[in-house]
Amino acid sequence: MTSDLVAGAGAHRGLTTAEAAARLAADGANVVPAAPRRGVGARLSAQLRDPMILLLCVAFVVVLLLGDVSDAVIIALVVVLNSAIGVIQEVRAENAISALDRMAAPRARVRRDGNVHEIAAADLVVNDVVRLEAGDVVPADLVLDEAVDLEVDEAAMTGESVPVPRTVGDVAMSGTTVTRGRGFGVVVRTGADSGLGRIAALIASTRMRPTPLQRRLARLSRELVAVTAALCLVVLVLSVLRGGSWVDGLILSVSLGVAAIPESLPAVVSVALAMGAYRMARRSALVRWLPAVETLGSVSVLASDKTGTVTEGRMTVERLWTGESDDAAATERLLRDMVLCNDAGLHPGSATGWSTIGDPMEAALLVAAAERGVAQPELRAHWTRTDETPFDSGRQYMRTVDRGPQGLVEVVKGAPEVVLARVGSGDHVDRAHQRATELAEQGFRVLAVADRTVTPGAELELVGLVGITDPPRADAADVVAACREAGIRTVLVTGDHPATARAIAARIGVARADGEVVDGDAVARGEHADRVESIDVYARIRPEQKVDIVDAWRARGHVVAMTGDGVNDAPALRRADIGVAMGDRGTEVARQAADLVLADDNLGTVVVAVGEGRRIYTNIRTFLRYGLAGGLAEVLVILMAPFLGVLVPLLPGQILWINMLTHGVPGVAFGSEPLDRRVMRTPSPSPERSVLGGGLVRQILYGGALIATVSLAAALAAQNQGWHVQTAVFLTLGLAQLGLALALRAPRTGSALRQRWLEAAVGVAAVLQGLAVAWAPLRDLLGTQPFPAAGVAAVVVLAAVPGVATAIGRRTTRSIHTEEEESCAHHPRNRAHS
Ligand SMILES: Nc1ncnc2c1ncn2[C@@H]1O[C@H](COP(=O)(O)OP(=O)(O)OP(=O)(O)O)[C@@H](O)[C@H]1O
Repeated sequence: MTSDLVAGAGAHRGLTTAEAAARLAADGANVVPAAPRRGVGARLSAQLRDPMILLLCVAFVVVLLLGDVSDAVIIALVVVLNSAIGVIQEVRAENAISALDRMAAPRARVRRDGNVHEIAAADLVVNDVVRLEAGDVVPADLVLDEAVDLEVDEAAMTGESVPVPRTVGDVAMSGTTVTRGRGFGVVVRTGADSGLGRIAALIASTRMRPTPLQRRLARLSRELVAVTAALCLVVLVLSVLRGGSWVDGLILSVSLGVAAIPESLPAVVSVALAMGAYRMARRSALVRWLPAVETLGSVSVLASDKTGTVTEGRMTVERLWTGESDDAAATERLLRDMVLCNDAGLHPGSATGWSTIGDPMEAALLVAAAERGVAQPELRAHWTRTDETPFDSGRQYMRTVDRGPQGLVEVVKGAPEVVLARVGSGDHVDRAHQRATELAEQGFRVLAVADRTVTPGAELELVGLVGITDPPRADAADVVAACREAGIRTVLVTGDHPATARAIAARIGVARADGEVVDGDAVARGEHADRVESIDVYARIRPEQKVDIVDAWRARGHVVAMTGDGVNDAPALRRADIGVAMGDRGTEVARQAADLVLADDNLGTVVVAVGEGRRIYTNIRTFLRYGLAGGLAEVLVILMAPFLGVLVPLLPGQILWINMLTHGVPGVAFGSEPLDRRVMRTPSPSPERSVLGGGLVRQILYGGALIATVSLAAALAAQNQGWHVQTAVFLTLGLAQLGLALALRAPRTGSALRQRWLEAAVGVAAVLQGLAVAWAPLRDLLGTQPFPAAGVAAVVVLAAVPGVATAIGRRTTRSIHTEEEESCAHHPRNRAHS
């Protein structure tokens, strides 16, 4: 049986499961219709509008008109391959994201068969009776049937962000949020007919907007196109000056341009982000907003709430205090008040004695009272609630008025400072203050309870204190330690008493010996802003103040992740760089305001997600290092070779072939490289910083110069030995880039085949590169010539040099972020860790 208080006493008893199923089959699911997906044709034409591909199409037409069929075939191959990779990657990315959407689907509490159950909001049907609580997003259009102090924020519908009271008979529109109170409503419209359905067009497709990193990379691509265009012009002029034809020069410079630019970059980035989000989801971290994937790696501060996040949220009443004398009547009164001023539900049944529904702390009060002989079901049979002020983190107390055998009784329970301030003064109250502090210092969460009989002139009297334990989670200390190792500072932000908060913070390793504890009043005076780095614990914080705490850290250049679960936490979750909500325990509002939802309610999952963020960021940078070094090498070879007496070191078709092999498949494989453990030692630089920062430019120049040098050395050797020079350069340039790809691999931890994408891609590309010289039809197409065995050996040795040199260089540096570590050490946000 569920108590009426929980199940609601409204006129509607709700549907039966069978009725709901029949209606669902007839009316369809309560979901907002999704925008139709783009067809393959539309996707292809979007790919073909890419400036680089357009340039290639122009080149294709030019060479075809000139009768250069073999180059035309290669250009066509490049276009087809690039577009196909682009379309496939886009579809994969979209699939990953819609899988995420399904996992993050909203839920609703509905009364069916007489009991309240939690179901997917999509399964709601007309006439269902839905229970609303502060923090819920209204899941369908409802007509209210019961409303206690209910307020709804309609900002999502009207843009007006002032909560409005709603009473019985009013409509609560789908998509609006409950900011206060509780109630029941009967569903009148679902899906496309509901309020949310009508504005669906507004919110559709917000997900696939480019992320900041994508936008920055797009800018980088444009800059590269400009630089390359200038270089192409130089090559064109040089080749004409040397007596070549305009047409040959044009084809050469266009091919060079295509080669110098990593066209697969957009595909690598979107796949890395979307697959990263998908991979995180499989490990219980749901990313609700794609840019969060790239910001996650840079998180440097984790502001965690306490109850249920670093503690188990499994509460037990262990201390009851009613004064110095242990008076049975006083205890009985305290127990009665704990049950009356309570919204949780208790029913006998489970093997352990009682099963409960509702807020864990209130449930703990019910269990404690029942164990001492005051069971809710019996008490409720004699008492009826006539008025109430629901609990609210801002007020920090709850008040009820009930009519029963002892008349009309008002009970107030809440934070001791708040309740004791309302009961006047005296010895008893002084002792209560003292006792409350002692209990808090021992790590108890303390509640004070006061009551009065509602008669004229009767004042509230202190009844007693309740000490509740909520043990730290077994892995909380490990999570804090893992964060510290990854360069992330953890601080505790809680609504609880400073002494309780400090005791828990000390147990899980958040509080340092010299760390400070500040309370909400100090934050209100702005005292935290100047010494934010020295504060470990923020206690008695009202949810609105979490925004100020986030701002203070961000003003210092930190990237802040903040956890939250309540309705009032939404602004702070939005303000933090990464808002983190708990999938199970959090309110729907918090979940929807968050960037990251932890499906397993486990704070440790944040560390997993941070690792994934860093992996993605590292992979994108590694791809840039690889792709840009290769492009640079090609440009250098074309520009420098004439000075060594080799006028045309590569034919246009050969450049395009190398480009296709090196950038295409191995390039995309870089996106799924595993995590290099070394990046878990320090946060990735803020996403605001250039992706090419931290020494990457130097590494690209070095790699490009090395590959160009060995390719030119191969040209000289071939000239000496009488081998075909273009074939020697072609083989060396291609193989050297593939060698570099292998050298830039992340260290493998296992031998799983799934981890071998990059090696497989490099292997296939190397075989194709060999075939381009060994197989006559390809030779005809590309203008290469058979190559002697000695030549092949020499080329392989030369081509191995850049890869081997890079691998040795990487092994001898402490970390792949060495340069970043050095430059970041001076950054204010990293001083905290050093
Ligand atoms: N249901 C309740 N009824 C009365 N008082 C409550 C209730 N829940 C909490 N309190 C009091 O209000 C204080 C603040 O609670 P709040 O829920 O804002 O934060 P918290 O859950 O203690 O911490 P955290 O922010 O880490 O989750 C508590 O310390 C307690 O004294």
